[in-house]
Amino acid sequence: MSYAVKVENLKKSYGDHTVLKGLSFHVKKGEVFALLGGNGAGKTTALECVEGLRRYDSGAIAVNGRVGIQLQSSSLPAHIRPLEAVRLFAEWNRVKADTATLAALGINSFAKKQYLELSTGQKRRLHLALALLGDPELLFLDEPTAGLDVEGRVSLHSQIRRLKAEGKTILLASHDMAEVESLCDRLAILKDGSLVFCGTAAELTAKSGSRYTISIKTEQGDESFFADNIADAMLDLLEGYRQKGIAVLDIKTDRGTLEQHFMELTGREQQ
Ligand SMILES: Nc1ncnc2c1ncn2[C@@H]1O[C@H](COP(=O)(O)OP(=O)(O)OP(=O)(O)O)[C@@H](O)[C@H]1O
Repeated sequence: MSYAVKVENLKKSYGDHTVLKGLSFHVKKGEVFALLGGNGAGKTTALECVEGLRRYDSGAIAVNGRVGIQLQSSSLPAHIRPLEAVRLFAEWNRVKADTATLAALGINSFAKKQYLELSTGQKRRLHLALALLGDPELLFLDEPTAGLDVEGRVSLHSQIRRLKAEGKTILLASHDMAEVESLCDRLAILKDGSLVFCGTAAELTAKSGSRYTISIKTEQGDESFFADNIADAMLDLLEGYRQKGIAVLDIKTDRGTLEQHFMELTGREQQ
């Protein structure tokens, strides 16, 4: 089986509020796959159904492999120390947690502090470490970098890349386009509980054809143009400047960011 997760026509309502309206996607083994969407789109609900933590109304879910989970928010007793938590979880998972494990999980520097003394980033690292203790083949991460500073995000991103390089499959929920573009092999965009896109970031960019911005600097100032067909537009523009005898000093083209495409698909206003 080459898939790690298969979700078919998943439906879920809370009372009369339908949150997932027939969601289908597959996650291939070894890929990093993102569920992307605005607040309330249904990412956490979908993840929790896949994780087996939430009942769903209809549809089918298949998960193929040993699973580790990092929830959107989780907590441990205030006075437990990371070292104790790791030993406890290791006991549950029937694995050995020695100092090498702690070092590999990157929590040695704060292993002896109390949980209440940890920073948000340290707590996230600890929870990721706990999720990794059973040596899962599949990791489910719900907004893994939410609330982290730049250093924390960079460190977590490199951990995710390392895990992928080790062959793990990662399904994560995120709001962060840059994160998704740099980390994920494929992404699914949810809007109001339905899938509006599933594919690679490059496919998403290619799908939105009319997104070229052409910025031209001339001796008379700067101008910007939008175009569907970049080649024709550039030829027309340059010919226009030539005929008017205006010297062109610089040209920049921009295909539009993943964020812009996401905003279009989800019908959101850009801030
Ligand atoms: N336990 C619950 N009971 C009732 N409604 C819920 C429950 N959990 C979530 N919802 C509602 O379901 C919708 C989807 O929520 P969900 O948390 O799955 O979205 P999300 O995409 O993860 O959002 P966010 O990015 O804000 O975390 C929201 O309207 C939310 O209010």
